[in-house]
Parts: sequence; structure tokens; C-alpha cells
Amino acid sequence: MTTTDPVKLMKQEVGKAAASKVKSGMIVGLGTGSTTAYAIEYIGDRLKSGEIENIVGIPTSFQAEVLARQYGIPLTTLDVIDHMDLAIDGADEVDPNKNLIKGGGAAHTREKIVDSLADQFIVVVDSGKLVDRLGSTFLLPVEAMPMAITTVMKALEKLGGKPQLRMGVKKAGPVITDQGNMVIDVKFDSIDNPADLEKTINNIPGVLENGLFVGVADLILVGEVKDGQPSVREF
Ligand SMILES: O=C(CO)[C@H](O)[C@H](O)COP(=O)(O)O
Repeated sequence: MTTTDPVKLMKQEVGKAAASKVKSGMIVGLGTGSTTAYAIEYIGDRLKSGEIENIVGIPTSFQAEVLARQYGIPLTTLDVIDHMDLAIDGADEVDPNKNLIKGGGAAHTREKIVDSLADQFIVVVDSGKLVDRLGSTFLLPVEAMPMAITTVMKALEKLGGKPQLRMGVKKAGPVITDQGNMVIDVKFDSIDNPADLEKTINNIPGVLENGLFVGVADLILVGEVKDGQPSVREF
């Protein structure tokens, strides 16, 4: 269906651009979120039309798994592959060094496992996700085990963060991840050293993973729109 919504146009265009990078025979990590959903749809279209063949996907979430099935992309698991050619995933913030904040969809733990294993990790974002400094527009998601929620929140406060438990929408109580854990969103006034903060947070007992992706992305595809016309820029 056609749309005039500029954000949707950017997401569609960038999703299509990422899907066009998939070649026959590739093992592809399938990310999570509304932008990657377009990439999954277009990979499915290309498979259906015979333009590419023998693709297998590694989903980063239940959402990705459902979409891949819907669009006819066969799936496999990390246990039975020896490499991954490509991963395509969205992001909530991207800085000029290609470092990211992810986890807006509470899937960053599985996303980091899959995205960091790929020979090439392509990030798909609309231009609104570009920031000069990580943490300026988006809270940092931290996945933690339910029994450690209080102690993890206290430790995050000691690091200078303002943590809040992510609550469900159309669901009473907290968001529960695909792994059965909870997500704490943390406001940091300034993330000066993302690499250090990523490691420090992951060292708190009870933390599974945080949404800082430092040095993982290879290529950023940015959807832009001018006078209603979408385009894609790479860096
Ligand atoms: O990290 C993610 C999920 O955990 C998503 O990739 C991120 O939130 C971007 O989503 P969208 O494309 O819907 O803006």
C-alpha cells in the first residue's frame, strides 16, 4: 500500500535497499523492529519472484521469526551454521562512529548475538535516528533477570543513570523479553565513552546485555525524504 508518511517512506526505502544486498545462498541475520520488517518483506518478495534463492534466516526475535515465516524465508539456528554472511537490523540511535543504541523492541540481547556474528552487519534507519552523541534522544535499554531488577537498578544509579522499568502497553506490568527477563531503560546525562559503559553495565550481576553496540556495525543505510521523494544514503 502506498503511503505519504515521510517516516514510513524512509523506512520502506531503506528496508528495500538492505534487502537488495542479499545474494543467493546467503545466511542472513534478520533483525527486529518496524524498519527491518520492510527488509524481511522485500527479501521474501525477491525469493518469491526467483530473483534470489537458497536464503536462510537467523531471527533475532519472535517478531522476526513470525515475519520470516509470513514472507516465506526459511529459518535456521546458530547451532547448525558455521558462518553468517549478513545481518540486517534497525537501531534507535546511530552516532558518527557507527556506534548504536538498540533495544527499543526489547530484543537487543539476541540482536547483539546475531548481528555481531555476521560477516557484514548492515543497519537500517531513518534520518531521525542520527545523533552526534549516543543517549541524547533515547534511553539506554538494559535487559536484566527479574530477581535482580532492584539490585541492577541501584547499580545503574551508582553509575549516574536514572533507571526506569519498562512497562507493557496493552499488558499490565513490565515488558517481558523473549528470554523471560525485564528491561530497564536508563537516562544518562552524557555517554562520553560508549565502549567503557557497555562493558561496565554488562559486568553488573543480573544484567544479560545492554543496548550499546560499539564497533559492531559495518554499514549504515539512512533513509531520507525530500519533497516526498525517499532516498538512501550510506556511510
Ligand atoms: O533494537 C531494536 C529492537 O530491539 C530495533 O531495531 C530498534 O528499536 C529500531 O526499531 P524501528 O525500526 O521500529 O524504529
